[in-house]
Amino acid sequence: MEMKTLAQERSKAEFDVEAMKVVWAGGEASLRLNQRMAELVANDPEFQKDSRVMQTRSELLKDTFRKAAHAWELINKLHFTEEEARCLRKHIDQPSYADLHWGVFIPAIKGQATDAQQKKWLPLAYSQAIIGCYAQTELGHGSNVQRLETTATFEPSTDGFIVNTPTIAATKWWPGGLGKVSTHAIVHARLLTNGKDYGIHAFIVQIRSLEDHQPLPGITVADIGTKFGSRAYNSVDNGLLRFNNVHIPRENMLMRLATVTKEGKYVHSNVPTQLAYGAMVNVRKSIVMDASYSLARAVTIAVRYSAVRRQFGVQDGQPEMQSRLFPLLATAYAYRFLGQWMSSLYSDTMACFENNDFSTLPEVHACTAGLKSIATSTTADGIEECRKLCGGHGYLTSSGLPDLFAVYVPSCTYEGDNVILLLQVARYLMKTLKFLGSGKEPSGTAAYLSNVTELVSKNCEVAKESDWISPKTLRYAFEARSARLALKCATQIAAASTQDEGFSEASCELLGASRAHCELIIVTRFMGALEREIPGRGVKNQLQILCNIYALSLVTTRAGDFLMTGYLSPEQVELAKSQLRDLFKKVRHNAVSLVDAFDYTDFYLGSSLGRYDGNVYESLYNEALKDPTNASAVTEGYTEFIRPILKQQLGTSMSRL
Ligand SMILES: CCCCCCCCCCCCCCCC(=O)SCCNC(=O)CCNC(=O)[C@H](O)C(C)(C)COP(=O)(O)OP(=O)(O)OC[C@H]1O[C@@H](n2cnc3c(N)ncnc32)[C@H](O)[C@@H]1OP(=O)(O)O
Repeated sequence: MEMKTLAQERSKAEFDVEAMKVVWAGGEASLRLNQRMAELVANDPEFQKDSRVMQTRSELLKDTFRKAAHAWELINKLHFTEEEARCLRKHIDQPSYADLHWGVFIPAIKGQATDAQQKKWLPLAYSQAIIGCYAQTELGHGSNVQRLETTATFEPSTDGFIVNTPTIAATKWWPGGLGKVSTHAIVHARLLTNGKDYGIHAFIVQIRSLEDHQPLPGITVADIGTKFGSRAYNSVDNGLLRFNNVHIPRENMLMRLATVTKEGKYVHSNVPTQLAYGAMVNVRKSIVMDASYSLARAVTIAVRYSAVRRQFGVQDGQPEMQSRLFPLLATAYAYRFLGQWMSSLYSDTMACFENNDFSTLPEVHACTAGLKSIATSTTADGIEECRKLCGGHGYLTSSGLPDLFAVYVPSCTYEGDNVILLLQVARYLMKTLKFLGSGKEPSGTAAYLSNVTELVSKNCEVAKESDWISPKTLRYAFEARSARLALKCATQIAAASTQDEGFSEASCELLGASRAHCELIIVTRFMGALEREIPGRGVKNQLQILCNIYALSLVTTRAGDFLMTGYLSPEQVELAKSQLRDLFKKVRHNAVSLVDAFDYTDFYLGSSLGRYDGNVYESLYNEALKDPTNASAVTEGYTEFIRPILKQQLGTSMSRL
């Protein structure tokens, strides 16, 4: 029954699913690569995931190390490119130290080491003759990088630095890959030379022996313990690290931004100091690029299950698909296009850096910080919403949703707490407004602010429902909301006694303005992606529907912003709502095919509810029976703890109370 339902839903699709798969994957080659890796992982017994359910933390870690080693063997044997290797790791679907080695350690060396240093360290890192992590965060300071306490004091007599952990709060805490695996760490420490503190700089420190993996003298290193969820990020060895006056050679300071000479003189290079934060820009970019995958995974499960469940019986032959799903489906698509754009923005910026042009750094920082914040918060909430949309069954591990949530949710706090990051966007917006008219015109994603005078004075002209589905109308509405909120904050800050005080007092409003700015970017990137030719029957049309759903669901959920800034009237919000209802009707019978286009295999999804064939109930039933507690009909502990109660043989009985 259930299986027939999904097939029926698929037959209603008004677009070419295969062509949509290509769009989602970002091209034919990416699609094939994904499919190749998905198949390779699913067919390799070494990558099976079933046993994870009952593993202890130590077993899970060992299982992860085994998989990472097996993956590395394959990567070498099959001569995989970096892209192929990254895709393979994604499909293994078990976070590991390798993500940090390849995703953070190596990019940080590339971004912050001089050419000579890169020549030394990169071959070692690429061959995994050393394994590295990024040790920035401390027990007492994560968000405030400038307040980190670890010190690196230059010692001219040994031509090196003495790295030290002065307090308990200065213990490095959280770095993934540090606890059990890394041999080297990029350590962020205060550079002290000639009695002066030059602030936070990066150093490569060897922490474990390359012979027997023992911590080197003066190093204390360990895992920080079990984290949220039963598996999730517990497969990563997040660690703690302390230094007791550890000596490192002077050349181990990453010297692209600044050097210390043999004599202990501190010399700035010609690159901006903000580039010290470059590794974070890179990781945030990757996080934005990945958000759509996790949301799409949850949405696939919820849509397929909604299509097969028949709780209240069939109504008009329609599945019980709740409208709440459609904005989430649209958001997954929106984030995919956002990710594709983010990737090209980042590549363009890197190309500029190669030519010593750092002018785009502030914008790329604001974009990566703000979009990381919005995309991860929305995705984490979206996964939880999908769980609820699956009713009680979503709470079962076999639904795949609890684990997906547990592994995703730390992204709201790692790589920059989401609130702190939005405040960085706010700084950028306030600065942009401040310099308006000074000849420094805003560009890129902030270009609309040069039109602020009109945006704050001209109200929306929507008069009927269908007026809402014009890209121009939608774009202008989001620009007006963002510009009005930002200007209000700027006015509030200008009235305060000091700028810092004003900024702090307006923090709540600033968060709203930053959110509005980021959502404008997402809406316009989605629209921008649809300006080109998109091949495939009905594909563009479906994407246009999704784009309108994404934008209009934001107009209605953020109606407060639009109404309070005076841009929209309550009637116009009502028109948006009814237009949205029409769009939901259009997407409903395409929803199953739209999630099929994400092209997730059953192996990767790992969900009884999200199975491609819709055989949900049998799968849930079989998964329950596989649980080790069901190995025998009479449970362990019966004789000691249950039988004595039933037989009235326990020392205390109700009659004696
Ligand atoms: C298949 C698998 C693939 C996997 C592939 C990916 C890996 C997937 C695994 C991920 C796993 C997670 C990995 C987690 C790893 C951690 O969690 S690492 C630790 C993360 N920690 C953080 O993010 C710390 C957050 N804090 C900060 O970034 C800074 O402290 C703050 C909040 C920006 C404040 O900085 P500040 O210097 O004290 O103050 P502020 O005046 O705001 O900034 C100074 C200037 O720098 C600028 N600035 C600040 N930040 C930046 C920046 N990043 N860039 C450029 N400029 C910046 C500001 O705009 C400002 O500029 P001006 O206005 O002066 O021109």
